[in-house]
Order: sequence, then structure tokens, then C-alpha cells
Amino acid sequence: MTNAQTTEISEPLPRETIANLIAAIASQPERYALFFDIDGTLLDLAETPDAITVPNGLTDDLKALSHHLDGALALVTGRALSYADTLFFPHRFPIAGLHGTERRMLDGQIIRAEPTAEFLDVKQRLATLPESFPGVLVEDKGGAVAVHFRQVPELADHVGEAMRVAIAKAGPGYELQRGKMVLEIRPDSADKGRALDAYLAEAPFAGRIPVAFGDDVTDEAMFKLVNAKGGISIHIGAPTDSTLARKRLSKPQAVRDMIATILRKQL
Ligand SMILES: O=P(O)(O)OC[C@H]1O[C@H](O[C@H]2O[C@H](CO)[C@@H](O)[C@H](O)[C@H]2O)[C@H](O)[C@@H](O)[C@@H]1O
Ligand SMILES: [Mg+2]
Repeated sequence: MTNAQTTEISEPLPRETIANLIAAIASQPERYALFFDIDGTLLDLAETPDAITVPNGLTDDLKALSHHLDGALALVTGRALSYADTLFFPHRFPIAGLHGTERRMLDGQIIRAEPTAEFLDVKQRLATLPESFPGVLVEDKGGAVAVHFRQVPELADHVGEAMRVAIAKAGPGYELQRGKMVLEIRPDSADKGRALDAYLAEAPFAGRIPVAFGDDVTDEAMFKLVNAKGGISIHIGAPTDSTLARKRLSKPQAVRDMIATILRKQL
């Protein structure tokens, strides 16, 4: 996907621009709302879903940044909401999980699509996939199911075929989501853009400039929404023209450094 209207497709965020953004968020926090993807954005990617690590200090830094923004910080992730909570325990951030299809609002209420009988049947069948394709890893996320092939990339086509059959059996209400070395069946009731938009309708997010950080296909819906609202979209990773994001940071460490610098500046 390319974005012809974007003049700065996935350009590195110049040092000066980073400095400006950091200074602005540090000195005028009431103007900004920050939205972070998790895997590949806040956290370095790992070989398997459970092998990720949350670097020392990140959880507290996120909490401090959230406090600085008067709560206008949310995580928008493909992970299950409950899993994301365990990553950043004991803090409970506003989180949109399963690519935006389950969302905890500020009052603690959670909006999610209930799984259908057909989906649960498909999920059960997919659980046996590693018997036919050793090395493939099935991640049960409750309302969604992901099949990872990072450890056996040569099986990508087989996984693709199995998931095409599975999505047809899952029936209405579900869609196939592509990701990094993963294919997933998830509810089609929302996406990360719609989740972000829903947060922007609520205090303390409402009326603020959205700033979204993400690294993957699923984050494009978020970038599109943020661009339309005059916000700042930041892609994490190598330069690419396959993103709607208008700015770029090279890796999760750069995101973590940016957070730490904002906090130092506001002291
Ligand atoms: O939207 P995100 O927060 O970025 O979540 C996207 C998916 O992240 C996880 O999978 C990815 O990260 C794994 C750990 O680094 C990696 O092993 C895998 O290859 C990646 O696809 C997670 O397991 C998925 O459920 C999320 O949808
Ligand atoms: Mg990601």
C-alpha cells in the first residue's frame, strides 16, 4: 500500500522534529493524547509470543507519562487485553486489545464481541495444526486465534492455506488479519483506528492531538485515522513506502528513549 498524498512517507523523524515533539509533550501535555502499539513498538520482537520481555523501568515510565498526560495514554494492541494487562502489571492502562475489537474504557467497562460457536469450533481445530506442521505455534487469544510461523517460515504457504479454510468456516463476524510471521482470525467488529477514534470521543482524550506509534499492518488503520485528524503518525522500523505513517523511528528502543526523555524534560 502506498500513500500518494503523503510527501514524507515513513521519513525518519528528524532529530529536530523529535526534539520539538518531545519538548511540546513535556511542556504542553494537555494538548496531546498518546497511543502505543506493544509488540515491535514498545517491546522488541521475540521468537515466540511469550518470549517478549518488558525492559526494566518501562512500566513505570509509561505510568509516569500517563500521569503527565492526565491519563491520555492508551495501548492499542493485537494482544488480548488481559495479556497486555499482565505485561504492565500492576498498572492498568486504557487498552484496546485484539486489534481494537475489545476495549477497556476509562470507567473500567470492557466492550468486546462475544465469540460465535463457529469461531470456537474453528479455534479448537486450529489447535491441532502443529501436529501436521511442527514448529507452527497456535496462540489462543480468547476472542481471536493467531497462527505463528516465525520459527518455520518455509511453512508460510501451508499456514496461509489452512487459515483461508478456517476463515471460511468461521463465518460472519470474523476476518483474517495479517501480521509479522503470523496469520490470525479475529472479530471484524472494529480495528485499531476505530478503537482510537472511540477513545478520542472520551475524556481525557477528547480534544487532544493524537500521536500514534506502531510497526505493523494492523497499525495502518490507526495511522489513517490520526492523519485525518491532523495528528502525528509514527512508524517504527526500517524505511518503507508501505505505511501511511508520516514519520518514523528506527526501533522500539528509540520509542522507549523518547518516553524517558519526555519524562526527564518535564521534571
Ligand atoms: O499489535 P501488537 O501489540 O504489535 O501485537 C501484534 C501481535 O504481536 C505478537 O506477535 C508478534 O510478536 C511476537 C513476539 O515478539 C512474535 O514472535 C510474532 O512473530 C509477532 O507476530 C502477538 O503474539 C500477537 O498476538 C499480536 O497480534
Ligand atoms: Mg506491533
